[in-house]
Amino acid sequence: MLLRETVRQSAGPGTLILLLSCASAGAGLALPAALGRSLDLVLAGRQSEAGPWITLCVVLTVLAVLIGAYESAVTATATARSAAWIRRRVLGHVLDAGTQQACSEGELVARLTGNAVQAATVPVSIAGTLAAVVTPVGGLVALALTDWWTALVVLAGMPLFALLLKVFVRGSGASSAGYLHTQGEIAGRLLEAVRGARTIAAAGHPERDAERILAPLPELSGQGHRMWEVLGRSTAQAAILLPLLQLAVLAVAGLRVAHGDLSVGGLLAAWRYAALATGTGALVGMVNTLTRGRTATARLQDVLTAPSVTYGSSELPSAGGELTLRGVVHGPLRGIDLTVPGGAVVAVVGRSGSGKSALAAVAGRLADPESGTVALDGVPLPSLARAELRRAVGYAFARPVLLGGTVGGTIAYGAEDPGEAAVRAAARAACADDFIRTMPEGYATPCASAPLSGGEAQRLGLARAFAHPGRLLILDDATSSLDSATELKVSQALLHGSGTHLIIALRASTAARADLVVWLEEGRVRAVAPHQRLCRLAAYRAVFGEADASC
Ligand SMILES: Nc1ncnc2c1ncn2[C@@H]1O[C@H](COP(=O)(O)OP(=O)(O)OP(=O)(O)O)[C@@H](O)[C@H]1O
Repeated sequence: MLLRETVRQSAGPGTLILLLSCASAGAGLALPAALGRSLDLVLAGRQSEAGPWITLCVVLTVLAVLIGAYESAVTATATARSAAWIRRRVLGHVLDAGTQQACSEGELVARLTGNAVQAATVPVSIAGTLAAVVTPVGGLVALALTDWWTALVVLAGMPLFALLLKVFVRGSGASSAGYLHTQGEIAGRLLEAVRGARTIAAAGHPERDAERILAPLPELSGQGHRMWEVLGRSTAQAAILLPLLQLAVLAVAGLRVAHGDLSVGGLLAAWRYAALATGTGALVGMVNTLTRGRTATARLQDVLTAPSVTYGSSELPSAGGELTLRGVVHGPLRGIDLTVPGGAVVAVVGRSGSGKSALAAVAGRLADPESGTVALDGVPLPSLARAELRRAVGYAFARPVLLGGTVGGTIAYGAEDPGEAAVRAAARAACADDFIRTMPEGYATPCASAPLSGGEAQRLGLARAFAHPGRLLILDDATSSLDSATELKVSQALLHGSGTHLIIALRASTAARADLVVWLEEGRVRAVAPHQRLCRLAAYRAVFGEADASC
């Protein structure tokens, strides 16, 4: 459980905060007694004896201020560290889970940013809540020691206060959960809109999209108002109940003074202790923070429910590249049996939606099939060690994401750094070297200042795959944005490369250059044969459309 882990990892600072809060509460509790004693001595004309007590009052006040300041610093540091720890923990899981996440990307961003900060307050607010109980309880005990009749008055009002607190916790929990949920929904819509900015601009109605993104805003506002209502109502109720209790204590203490059972200093102390015993504002504040922190933690816990990918420790035999799929069912794939011979260039073709990308994903373990097995050189992919798997299988995609900081870093991005010479050779093979060298800083150009065309980005993605040669290279529609001449050059470089190539092909020309073609239809393998042989079939030619003349 994330809640328990968070509290455990912050146990040190939490304990320190608890001790500091208790010390501060102790100083606050000692002050009324010292004040009462000073007053009694002054009223009795024993000024010299009153001196040390007055000094004690000053020391206690200064101590409480210093401890409070130190506690604030420790609290801020502990919360920041806790937030960093939570983010690392949840982000680690998100990256381990890969493509199967528990919520949308926008929700993930909202949870890892705002929710993580709120969840990070849990350890310090637990310490704070415990400490916030110390002052009222201590005040009550001190009140009983000063005059137990006055303590009885406070005790009589406590059940009502406990009821107020219970109602507050329930209301605050429900409204903050609703608030965070709606906030996540808006974040999701916003992220989607940022990604689709070009489509929105082309559609020409940004106002309508702004309205759509902000549509949950009234709901968010409603939840926010409900949160403030709950807090306001509880504060107002406490503001009526608690001063009434203090007044009642003062009245009883006054009667006790009149009967000679309590000194004037005792009355002053009883009044101050009644204020401390009923001073539960800090407690309500802490309970509020704790409730919101727990709600945020529950949302992060949800993220952790996405199953993370586990790896074995097996290694591959020394050579090969044979890929086998047996009875693979995954999304659109409905029982794929396929053997891709080691060293072969195999094109996967099929109509849109036939399951080509799904096949590419399970072939290199970007996803685990719902059933069936995928093995490389006879070793099931899940039993391979992570490093072994990623060394053996390379990928290039239709829309590569440029990670790695610079253009050169993007090509080098992978489990192992291939070195500068290999990066440049890979860029040449992917027909990327020429346009990279025209950039202001060449290979050192930051990706953020290198606006790339779709084809240029694809060539960087291909170069990245070439720079990390393994025994299986999977190209998922990775050349679709290249012009035919560039695609031909890249294909020739591919043919000269070693290992098995699984190429999702949309063009007949790509299929024609492959040793074998796997023809998918509605999630099943319809045929496995060389392109020229399949070209005799009208249904196969129809996959590429009449205009494609490579058949
Ligand atoms: N794991 C999955 N679970 C459920 N559905 C899936 C899964 N993976 C893909 N699909 C769905 O299966 C269909 C085919 O997906 P896929 O991307 O594999 O087709 P494709 O042949 O590559 O299509 P295209 O050529 O248009 O890219 C799509 O509707 C997709 O949403």
